[in-house]
Amino acid sequence: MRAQPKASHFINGRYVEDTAGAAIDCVYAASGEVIARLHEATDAIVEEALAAAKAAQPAWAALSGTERGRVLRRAADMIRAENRSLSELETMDTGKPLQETLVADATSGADALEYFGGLAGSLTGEHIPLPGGDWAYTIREALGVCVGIGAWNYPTQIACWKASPALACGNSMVFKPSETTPLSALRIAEILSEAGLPDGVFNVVQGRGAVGASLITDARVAKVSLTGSVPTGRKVYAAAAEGMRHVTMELGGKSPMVIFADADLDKAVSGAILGNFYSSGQVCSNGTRVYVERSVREAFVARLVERLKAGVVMGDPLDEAVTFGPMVSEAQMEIVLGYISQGIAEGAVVAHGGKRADRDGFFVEPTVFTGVTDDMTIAREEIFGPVLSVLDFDTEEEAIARSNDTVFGLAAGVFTQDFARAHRVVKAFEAGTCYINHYNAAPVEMPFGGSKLSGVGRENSKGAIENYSEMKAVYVGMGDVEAPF
Ligand SMILES: NC(=O)c1ccc[n+]([C@@H]2O[C@H](COP(=O)([O-])OP(=O)(O)OC[C@H]3O[C@@H](n4cnc5c(N)ncnc54)[C@H](O)[C@@H]3O)[C@@H](O)[C@H]2O)c1
Ligand SMILES: O=CCc1c[nH]cn1
Repeated sequence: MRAQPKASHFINGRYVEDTAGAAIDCVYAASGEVIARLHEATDAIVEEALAAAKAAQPAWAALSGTERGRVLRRAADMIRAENRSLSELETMDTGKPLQETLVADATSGADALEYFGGLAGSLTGEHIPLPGGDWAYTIREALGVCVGIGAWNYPTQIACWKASPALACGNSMVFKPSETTPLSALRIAEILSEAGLPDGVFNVVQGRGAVGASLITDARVAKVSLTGSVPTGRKVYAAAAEGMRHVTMELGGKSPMVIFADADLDKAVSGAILGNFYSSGQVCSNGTRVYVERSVREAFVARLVERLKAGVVMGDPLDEAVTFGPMVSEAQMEIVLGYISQGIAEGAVVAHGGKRADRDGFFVEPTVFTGVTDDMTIAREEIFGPVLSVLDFDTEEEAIARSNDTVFGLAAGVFTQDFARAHRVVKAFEAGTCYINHYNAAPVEMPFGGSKLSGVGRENSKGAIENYSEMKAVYVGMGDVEAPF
């Protein structure tokens, strides 16, 4: 199988190569086969991308919002028309089942382009009346050159979630995908270009952390948006702060899901599956600490295990009958297996799965632990794999306090038929993205992001516009100018 792109980088409206950059092998996670070889951006490539973005941005910002939005909406239509081939590419890039990528990746990217394309024409400042006939107005201005840096779990979605609000506001972008999944962002750049995006407005460069670091500190860069882990977020935020750059940080989590005894148990099991095993558990907002009210814990675990036994079909993720794919890489598989061993060593009980699957590729069985306590490593650290921990609780106050006892604050969910309780519980959650009787949906209309160590700023929704533009305020004096002397 081959998925070799035309070249490693996309700059100024065309593919660009520089083989002097270190090799990046793209590995199909279901087989271990190398399907493409790309090269890290050299200093010359980074310079070319930043220069292109800097040169292209003023003319792009000078278009009307309606004109910018038209390009984004055309790109959204093209992505939808090409959904199957983009989904196959995403599956090859990540190992996620085609059944999943067909509905959740390119389509989510298209949603973002369509939504922010639609908003672009409505972005304005405001008129502010002041005493004595004076007045003020505000001008919403683009920030300039933005840098986007992506994680490997949703490469297409991440590229589009960052590009769409940035470009709608009149910014340009240099995007660096994760070195583990370098392929899909290139095709998104090409589609944007074919949709009429002026050359240089959206550029893609490949590379590992050092390339990302070199982008952030460049004087031409006004904003950095990272999707990644908390340790990387700390470094990127600190580097951006040196130049007082704007940031959006979409980082990791260890989110709770609270299931009360009165919940519809089948819905709660579905929520737990969506919140732990979709994308083989490689979703930032996963609700991996599943607090179940003691009286229904056994019934919940029994139904969950039954659903996993009946529904998990492992195999080649390009086969649409497959529902469960491999970890993105051998390294990630080893990290997840390490956490499973640690869970067992610390006394948790494997109710389902618990080991590497007996097949080629980087597959880990969907794993359910019971008997988990809050102090265990598997209940405290982000695993980023298909490992669900069941914890018992007795009271609402206890469930809330234990849910919040974490440094993370990305997401949280509650399952109950008592809506007064549901709203009370989400009000008390220390998390940026909350769910009632659902889990992990991420529609573009809803803000997405974390509090505490899980991040800064929000993606999606009208709110993202605030993260990609700034207000210039203008005071207009209409009468005498009174001065003290
Ligand atoms: N909150 C969200 O929306 C969200 C979404 C997806 C993934 N994530 C998080 O991402 C993590 C998994 O992804 P990952 O392993 O790719 O994360 P990572 O932090 O290892 O890497 C993320 C990106 O940062 C780059 N990078 C690494 N060091 C850098 C540096 N010093 N300067 C600039 N860039 C640097 C990497 O090359 C990569 O492109 C998990 O923690 C997950 O929760 C968060
Ligand atoms: O990985 C995090 C982003 C996300 C959550 N649900 C869908 N995408």
